[in-house]
Amino acid sequence: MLLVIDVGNTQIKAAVFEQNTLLKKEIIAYEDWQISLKKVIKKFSEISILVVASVGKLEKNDFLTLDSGLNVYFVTRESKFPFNNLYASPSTLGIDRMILASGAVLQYPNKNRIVIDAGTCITYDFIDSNDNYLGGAISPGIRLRYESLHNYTAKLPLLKRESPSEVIGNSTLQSIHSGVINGISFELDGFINSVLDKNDNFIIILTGGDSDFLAERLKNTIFANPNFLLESLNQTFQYNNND
Ligand SMILES: Nc1ncnc2c1ncn2[C@@H]1O[C@H](COP(=O)(O)OP(=O)(O)O)[C@@H](O)[C@H]1O
Ligand SMILES: CC(C)(COP(=O)(O)O)[C@@H](O)C(=O)NCCC(=O)O
Ligand SMILES: [K+]
Repeated sequence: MLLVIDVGNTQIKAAVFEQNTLLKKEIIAYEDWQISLKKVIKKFSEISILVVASVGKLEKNDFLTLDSGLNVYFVTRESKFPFNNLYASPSTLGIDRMILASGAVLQYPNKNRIVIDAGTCITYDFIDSNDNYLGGAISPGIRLRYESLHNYTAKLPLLKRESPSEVIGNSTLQSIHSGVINGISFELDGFINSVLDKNDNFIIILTGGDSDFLAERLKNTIFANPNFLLESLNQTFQYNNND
């Protein structure tokens, strides 16, 4: 049994896996990450290893000093990945994006894949049917957009994500919701369509903290799976250790 941990820029996601079955998922705030993880470890006494990937504020050492008595497998760029990395700056590619690409290749063989992770940032990753990782795009996520509008203006309030009633917002609040949410929906459809125009045999996977919220708003057919990064982390670990 594994405890798989994804350290993002907003929050930490953890899942207990028995082989490929996800038994329990927790979304954990940075403030109480140690207490929360220790609780999960205590509850699932068969956990034998922590599998961790981080683009956020925690490093391998933080998990070694967690004092859980468990081994820590920290996924890095030196781990083995099932794709050819054609990114021009591979040493700066986010480990979360590499793990998503890995999961897409292992779960969906012989397809062109787009993985979209709507978290703090929205990342787009493209892996072709020959398993070449080509790159993609990075843009601000939902919360980041609401916060930037508030933080960099004098008059705009900080709002929580909400579906806009119309494209044409008839008030300040509706204009902000339309700008953020319709803006992201158009961006997603635009990005997907521009790649679909040039390739066929496609799978599109949408994940991240905002994936369920966004999935209903898209015109394209996609697989929304909020657990895709955790599942991919589990698979990347198996891929590195099963032969
Ligand atoms: N309780 C919450 N706290 C913070 N963000 C949340 C919460 N619930 C949903 N979200 C949304 O999830 C996004 C963060 O998603 P997540 O995939 O966890 O990010 P990251 O992996 O970058 O930490 C935010 O943009 C926000 O809109
Ligand atoms: C783009 C990211 C900040 C996304 O982080 P997240 O939204 O998942 O917290 C992360 O993948 C990262 O730090 N990437 C490095 C730059 C790159 O991938 O090219
Ligand atoms: K992301």
